[in-house]
Amino acid sequence: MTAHDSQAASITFESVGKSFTKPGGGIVDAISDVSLTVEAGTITGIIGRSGAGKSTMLRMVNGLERPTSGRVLVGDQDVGAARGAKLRTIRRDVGMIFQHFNLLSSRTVSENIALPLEISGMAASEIKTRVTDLVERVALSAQADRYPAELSGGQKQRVGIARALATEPKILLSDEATSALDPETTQTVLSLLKDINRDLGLTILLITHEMAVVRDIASHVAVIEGGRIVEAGTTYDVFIAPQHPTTRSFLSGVTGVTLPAFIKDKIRKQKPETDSEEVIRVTFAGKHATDPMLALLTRDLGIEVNILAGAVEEIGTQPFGNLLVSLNAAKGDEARAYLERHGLLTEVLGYVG
Ligand SMILES: Nc1ncnc2c1ncn2[C@@H]1O[C@H](COP(=O)(O)OP(=O)(O)OP(=O)(O)O)[C@@H](O)[C@H]1O
Repeated sequence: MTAHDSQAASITFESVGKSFTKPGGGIVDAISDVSLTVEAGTITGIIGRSGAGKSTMLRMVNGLERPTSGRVLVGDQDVGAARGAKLRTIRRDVGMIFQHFNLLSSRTVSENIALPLEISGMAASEIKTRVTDLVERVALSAQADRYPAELSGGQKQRVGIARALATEPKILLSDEATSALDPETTQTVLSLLKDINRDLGLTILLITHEMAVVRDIASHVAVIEGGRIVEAGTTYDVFIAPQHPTTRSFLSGVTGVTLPAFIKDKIRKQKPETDSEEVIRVTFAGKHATDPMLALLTRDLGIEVNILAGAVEEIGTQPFGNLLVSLNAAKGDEARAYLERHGLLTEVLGYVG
């Protein structure tokens, strides 16, 4: 086993349920029958709307909540069954960062980062060396003696990350860590998390309500709704062929392609009797992303294609293109079969008369 491997741990949810008793009585099922494996060393995103159960899932990984049914494992350790010293050991292996940073305002950057090490009883000289390294890793050496109030949001989150890494955890949990940050700062924090995942090899499990965060950082994603996982897979597969309506609705904002207004106003689901144009979403993935397929469609089948909107982006390291086109509806079946034969995905969005 390499040093890289030894840093990571998997997380396994085995048929997990979690219910709470409401203050006035009655039961709320926050999580129902969730099974999910987060592979060691991956960055995995859990995406869902407010109240879907994301925080509850995360809090069961570090033992802040215990499952009502099923098991949550960190590596091969059952978190829900652990007590006392065993639970403390698991918690040292699981760091966490928060939307609102949760820094102590009376402590400097260095002192905030040192806190978990002081609690663990580490010798002062060792703490000093470790904190100096951590401050450097998150590029805050110049701010080491400043207080949280003197820092920007992005800097505060970098302190939060350094503090979470202090005990050299195998897993880093991120609870909406970029939700309070502007887009540019979000990118800086996400790329720091990516570097940490690559350099230290630790597993990152993040919860978010933004698909852009998943696209930019996660290799795997699970979509949660009403306490249940409705879709899970590699980010790439979920982006190119989302199966669940909730996933599609999260994706509609980030795939960058929406119908122009002049079509949106006219498009109908039903195919009209008279001559009409079929509006199709064509998804180009992997090695086909840069093939001139539409030109070939015209050359081979004589079908002309109007491009309405399009974008090519990158998910992980793979190109991913999304194009909205229209073509003669009478030729729709033939055109889509041709494109699918050549490895593209198609979806009929509607018709314009
Ligand atoms: N301690 C608790 N007592 C009672 N109900 C709770 C408790 N914690 C969570 N819930 C309920 O469980 C459900 C899931 O909550 P959870 O916080 O996990 O969702 P979430 O997806 O993280 O939402 P948000 O993004 O708004 O934080 C909600 O209906 C919530 O009200």
